Amino acid sequence: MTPQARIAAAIEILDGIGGGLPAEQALLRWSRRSRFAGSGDRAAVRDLVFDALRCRTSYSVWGGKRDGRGLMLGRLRAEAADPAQMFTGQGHAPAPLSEDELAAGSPPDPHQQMNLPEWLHPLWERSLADQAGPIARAMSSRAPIWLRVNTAKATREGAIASLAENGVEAEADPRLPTALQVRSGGRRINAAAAYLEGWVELQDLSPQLACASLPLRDGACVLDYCAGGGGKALALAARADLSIDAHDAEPRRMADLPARAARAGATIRLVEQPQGLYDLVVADVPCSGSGTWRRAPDAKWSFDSSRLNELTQVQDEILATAALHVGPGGHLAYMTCSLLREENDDRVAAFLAASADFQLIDQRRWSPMDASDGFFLALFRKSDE
Ligand SMILES: C[S@@+](CC[C@H](N)C(=O)[O-])C[C@H]1O[C@@H](n2cnc3c(N)ncnc32)[C@H](O)[C@@H]1O
Repeated sequence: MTPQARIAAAIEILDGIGGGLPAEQALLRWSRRSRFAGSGDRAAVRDLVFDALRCRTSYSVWGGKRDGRGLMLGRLRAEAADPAQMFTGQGHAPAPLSEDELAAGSPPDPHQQMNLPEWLHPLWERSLADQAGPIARAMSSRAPIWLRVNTAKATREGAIASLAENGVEAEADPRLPTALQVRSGGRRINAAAAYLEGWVELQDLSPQLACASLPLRDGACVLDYCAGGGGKALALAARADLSIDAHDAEPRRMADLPARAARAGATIRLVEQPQGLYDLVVADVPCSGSGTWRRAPDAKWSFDSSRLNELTQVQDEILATAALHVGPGGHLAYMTCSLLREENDDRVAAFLAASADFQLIDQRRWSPMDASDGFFLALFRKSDE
């Protein structure tokens, strides 16, 4: 496909999303009826669509309207490219720009460059204060890919060399001995020997830093209370010789965990109803995902305040229930991939107000300014009696 045809495809897909289709579904529908498109074309069209969703406000201001044409026009203007070269009407290119389109559009102001839904601005600013603008702008670009070296199976140098043999260039990061940032070849990771052999796992730097900071000793009993695909349980399993139980209110979400654990050489037991007490309980709760919206940008636009209220209630309930499984002197780790105070500090305060036997011993937040995705950890210790 020509660059012009890719833009025309992105316009069509963005109009589908604007009409209410989830982004992945709109991409899939286009893919199915575009057999002519090669893998490079599909990847390029996907990048255009995701980029436009991340920057929806600023591109629509540049382009003068919010539909697919406006967004693609805005993207070209934002990059100081000449839109007339793309909107040619020739072959599969989008139709030439109208007089109105040529006249409309202006540079976005700093508020618009944050690319957030309007209702969310006050919450974002309350949460991030003077970092609100820089973090929002940093999250308007594509997220980097991070890998976690499974030190139970490989060294960092061994993993880097093996990935390189399969065309994945990854670089060690000084902030954490397990963290590798992928510089090129990201689309080859799933077929790379280092991945298939369980030497590396896909995991963003911020949750890696959170998991690395948790108190663990050999022989400890750990419960991953909201295990899902098991990212946190696997990161902990690589750190010490642990007895790990994984639980999820929707057990089907743990379907991939046995295969991932086998690949990593870890033993993780799936439990429907956790029994007894643990040294560490991890509650990686459902959240807005606001710290990861650059990876799933349509979630940013479909999120609303009623969903936020639902989530904060669920978060309080999970914290209260997960706390029942913490033994005397044990720890409870509350995690979200959100940057919103409503889901982080406010939930910590609510939990502490209702739980006299727990003390907050650590609280951290990561963002693209100091790590990668937005991520939050609060670590509580239960009293000894
Ligand atoms: C953020 S995801 C977990 C991601 C996972 N820990 C990982 O690292 O891949 C949150 C999980 O919490 C689960 N969940 C929702 N409500 C729950 C509840 N009341 N009790 C336990 N798990 C719950 C969801 O099914 C979902 O899998």
